[in-house]
Amino acid sequence: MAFSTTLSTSYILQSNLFCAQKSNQLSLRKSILPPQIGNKIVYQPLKHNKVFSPNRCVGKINASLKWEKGYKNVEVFSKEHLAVSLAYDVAQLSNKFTKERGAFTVALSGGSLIKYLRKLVESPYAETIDWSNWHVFWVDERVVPKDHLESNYKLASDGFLSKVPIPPLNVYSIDDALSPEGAADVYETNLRRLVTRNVIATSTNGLPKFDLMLLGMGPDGHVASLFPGHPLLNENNKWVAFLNDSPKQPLERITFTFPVINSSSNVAMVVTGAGKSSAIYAALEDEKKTDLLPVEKVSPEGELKWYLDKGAASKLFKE
Ligand SMILES: O=C(O)[C@H](O)[C@@H](O)[C@H](O)[C@H](O)COP(=O)(O)O
Repeated sequence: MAFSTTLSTSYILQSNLFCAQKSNQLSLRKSILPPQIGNKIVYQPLKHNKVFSPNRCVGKINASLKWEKGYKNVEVFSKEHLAVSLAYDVAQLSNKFTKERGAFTVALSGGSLIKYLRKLVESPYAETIDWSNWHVFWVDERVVPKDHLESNYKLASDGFLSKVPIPPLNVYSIDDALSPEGAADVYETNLRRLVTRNVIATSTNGLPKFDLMLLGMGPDGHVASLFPGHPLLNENNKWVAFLNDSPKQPLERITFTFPVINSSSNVAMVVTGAGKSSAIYAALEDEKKTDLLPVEKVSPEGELKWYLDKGAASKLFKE
């Protein structure tokens, strides 16, 4: 298990009083038995007791939602603690993969995610992470010039990449001179070259296996540029697809497809804001459905961890 805070056989609730002290976690854990009916595991909202009120959330709740495949690894934070915890976990993964493979491949999304990486550019991570081994990609990108306000590259560059010494050649932005189709083709060709050279690891079915994929989610449940009801949700051949008809501006984009997203070693879903609470509830409940939101199709070979704030998690709480 690569993420550091996976829990075992019970819900574990951690009071906000103790949120910042990782070393104290063990002694402060409190178990709540998971809901079980016979062998069938049913969804039940996260519980909390009077010690912790989500409305006063300034720390975090560690919780694992039990479902048929095991436990969902979910943490609920104040926004500040989300950034602290995300930086800690990313740094752990960076060390692990740098040691194991001599490279750390990270795929970024746009949106508020970049802001939640802010602690990584501060001490102690700024000076202790081996940035020379980082290889940075985009899960999705808007097909606009790299200096355009809508560019995910610009967002990441301004808020993160310009502040750490990742070699420029290890930052794989799209060719913004090309059409969406051309940009997607060239991006996929580059991924294939990097898989061949083992810069990017390979999954058992020959797909690129990113060490860490950092995903955000829109209120409609979209991830990457994979939107509800869009045909690209079912794209199983391409690694990188293009679209000219994004329901959200800008219309022209490229995006990793689900086979690539789901080949990852680690996926961090970073979701904040009450506007996302319904999609989060749908994603974390354990009901059988046929019409899945894009976020519900995120099911990596490796580890999936949810970083939520109290707004995004609000429909999971049960007073
Ligand atoms: O390309 C886009 O339209 C955005 O990048 C989008 O996919 C974003 O990542 C999510 O909507 C989450 O964004 P927030 O975290 O800012 O809500």
